[in-house]
Amino acid sequence: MASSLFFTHSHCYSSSSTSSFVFRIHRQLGVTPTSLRFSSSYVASVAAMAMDSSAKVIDGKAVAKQIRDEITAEVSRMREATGVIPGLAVILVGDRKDSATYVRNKKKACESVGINSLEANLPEDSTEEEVLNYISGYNDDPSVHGILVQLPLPSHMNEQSILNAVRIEKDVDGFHPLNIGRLAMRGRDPLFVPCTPKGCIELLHRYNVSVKGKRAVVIGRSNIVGMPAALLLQREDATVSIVHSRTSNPEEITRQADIIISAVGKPNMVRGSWIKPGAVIIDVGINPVEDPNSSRGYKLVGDVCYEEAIKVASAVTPVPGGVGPMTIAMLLQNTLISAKRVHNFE
Ligand SMILES: Nc1nc(=O)c2c([nH]1)NC[C@@H]1CN(c3ccc(C(=O)N[C@@H](CCC(=O)O)C(=O)O)cc3)C=[N+]21
Repeated sequence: MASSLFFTHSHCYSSSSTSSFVFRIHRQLGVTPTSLRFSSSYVASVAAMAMDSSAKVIDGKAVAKQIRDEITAEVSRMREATGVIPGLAVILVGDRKDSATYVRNKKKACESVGINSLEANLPEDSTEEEVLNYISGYNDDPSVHGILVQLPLPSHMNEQSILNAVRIEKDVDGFHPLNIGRLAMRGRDPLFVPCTPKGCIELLHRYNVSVKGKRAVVIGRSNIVGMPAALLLQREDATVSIVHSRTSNPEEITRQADIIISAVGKPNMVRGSWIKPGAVIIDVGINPVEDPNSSRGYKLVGDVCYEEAIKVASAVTPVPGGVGPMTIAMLLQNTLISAKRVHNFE
């Protein structure tokens, strides 16, 4: 296998991987690229076509939509039977632009499935005590079934004491140490599984990727993605290695994996040469990189060099449109699970 080929012909650092992927598909379909318009829905529909013909693109956006539809039906079934509407409270501290966007998207997603959303916007210079007050208010509010404290918090706050304050029965992020601890223990079950890792596994399931007995490599060991993703894969009977910033020869270890979950936050770090032919790749990274051709001045890329990966792997999640939408779908699912559990509704 001529791995050097992938370096020589890499476009990872120059052009939009999604657009040139679209060009490639259009060549296969015999359509002239000059007629293309790159609206996001357009790219998504072409990606869906590619899924049928080559089974290479794992379409997280489409799967998330399907899951939202399932949740919508369940929410209305529950409301009709019990009168209860699931509720999610989101606490946002400070005015980071990216956080504000994520919170807005979560709110929209709630509306789209009929979940009530409450929002607390606190100023950047709030005290930890003020945040804790909001948490205890939501802890005691029976109309709230899930509480999410948007991360990262301002640096003067102690993330640990704030996350510990969320009642585990409402910890829809799954970040409470008791939930993580139970996730790590055989024979125990957490009340909630963290949304992003749960979304990764859900994608594997919905694309019929078998995990049992497979070699999986998780790149990154964060509390919110890498570590719980590794625990989940292990619960699914994979043999798991975690590659991190101090790993010597990460490339060699990653190349042994049948399944790769990358959650590092470094654009295009995982190159074609890191990937075993036929591997399945779940790319959690959402990294802004400069892009003069985009109206906002940047574009989003994953941790994985998509153009190289798509040639070697059997399936890859794109960025955007891969894990991101699944994270939000799993948050809605956790909120529904929580409401069903307190009200004993099956
Ligand atoms: N307590 C907490 N829980 C979280 O779950 C949490 C958090 N804090 N802090 C920030 C991260 C990030 N996150 C994302 C969710 C969806 C997309 C998403 O839908 N992305 C779209 C693209 C969005 C765009 O185009 O800007 C996609 O990948 O297709 C991205 C990122 C949740 N997070």
